[in-house]
Amino acid sequence: MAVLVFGKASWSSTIYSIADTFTVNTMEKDADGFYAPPSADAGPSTQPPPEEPEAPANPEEEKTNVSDLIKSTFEVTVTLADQQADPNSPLYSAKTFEQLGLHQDLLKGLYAMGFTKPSKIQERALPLLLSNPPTNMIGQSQSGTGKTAAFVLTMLSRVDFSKNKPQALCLAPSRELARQIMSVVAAMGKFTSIQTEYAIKDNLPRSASNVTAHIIVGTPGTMTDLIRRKVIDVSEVKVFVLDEADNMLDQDGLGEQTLRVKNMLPRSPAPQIILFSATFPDNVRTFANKFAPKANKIELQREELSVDNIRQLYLDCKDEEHKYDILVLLYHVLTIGQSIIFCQHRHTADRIAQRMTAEGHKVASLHGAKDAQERDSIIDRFREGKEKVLITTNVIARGIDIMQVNMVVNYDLPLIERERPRRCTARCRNIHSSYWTNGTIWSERSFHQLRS
Ligand SMILES: Nc1ncnc2c1ncn2[C@@H]1O[C@H](COP(=O)(O)OP(=O)(O)OP(=O)(O)O)[C@@H](O)[C@H]1O
Repeated sequence: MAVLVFGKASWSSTIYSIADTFTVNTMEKDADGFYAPPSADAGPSTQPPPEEPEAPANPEEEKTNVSDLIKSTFEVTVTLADQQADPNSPLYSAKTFEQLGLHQDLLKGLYAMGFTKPSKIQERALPLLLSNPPTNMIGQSQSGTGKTAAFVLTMLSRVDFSKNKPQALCLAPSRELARQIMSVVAAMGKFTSIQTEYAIKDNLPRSASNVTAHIIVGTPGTMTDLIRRKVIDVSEVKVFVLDEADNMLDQDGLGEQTLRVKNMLPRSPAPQIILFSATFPDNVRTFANKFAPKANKIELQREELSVDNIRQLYLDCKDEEHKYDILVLLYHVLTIGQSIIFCQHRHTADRIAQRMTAEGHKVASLHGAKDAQERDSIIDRFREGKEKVLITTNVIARGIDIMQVNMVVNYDLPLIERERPRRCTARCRNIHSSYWTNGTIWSERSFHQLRS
């Protein structure tokens, strides 16, 4: 078994000294900007855990000094579905929010959020997203580059505030991400009369009959249910957004439910479909092209992880018990602000939480078997810093953005390789202190996965 730790140089010596106690293997950077083990032989595989894993979730990064926005040096590639390919057209790119012709109230919201100019992806995406007639969009750029802000601004811009009917729907893979997106809608729309509603489990009473909110953010199962029961009238829906779109369209995951929602939306005029994700694997890309036909395609080239700040290490573990001991040892020897420990299975998350709590650590576990209110309260308490350690499964592996997290431990490696770096980087991008740690703990089976 192996334990992998990522850490900022300032404390990496600490990790190395922990490592001296066990067996530490430093790693070299691989083609994707991650550290990979130096030697080819990693030993025999261990058996995968026996129970079903939680839903899969997903990588990347670098950060600016002021905002959490990831600084991009690469160019944006745009494949245009129409005549907007002309660089002389005002639709080509927008260097300022004013150039986009946004309503004053939205500009006020943006400024209040501290946004002074569009990010790289926003520069090219927003003119296309806001142009008329509306055109579908398939956008890909790494985590933290401003995709959420781009689609939220589009939803807000397209709402007719004189109509109290749903006009924009947004789907996300988890209630936690839906709530996070809604917080952006609320902040950006603060100076407008926007009304919003969630389509997440247990949010609306069963007796609710007619949602009049303009923007509805939710998860696909609940959204389907509410539309079917006509609680949500979709006749005026003009924008349909999928965040973490690869996850939302994956046929082995949420794809079927997402398609159900789309099939209930008006055919004519069809809503503008906006798909954003940090990754689009080939199998999903084909479906995405069908799902959002004739879309403008926009891609911010993938950059390497900000390896200057991240040291990745792993520690060999003899067995599960040893792995747990090392985990606990990390908390004894490191000063950690907040951290997230990712496990593949709910029972592992609960078991570690129980053990760590019994040993005096302040931890909480969050996974899909908890009820809705409990999940909300756990993530809220963690965001507020009331809990220091969140032990979780893939339910929050995507898109969740928590400022104070400075260590991510992958206790088990995600089954889907592309998910691993997302876990490590998306969550840690907001660290403003000089102390930045990511940690991963996994088995030798995972070690082989990491190297491949
Ligand atoms: N134009 C901007 N100026 C300053 N900050 C921005 C701008 N756009 C977005 N941000 C901030 O940058 C951070 C990342 O933005 P956002 O969450 O939209 O990225 P993302 O690409 O959607 O990430 P993920 O893929 O993880 O969801 C957020 O804290 C957001 O408030």
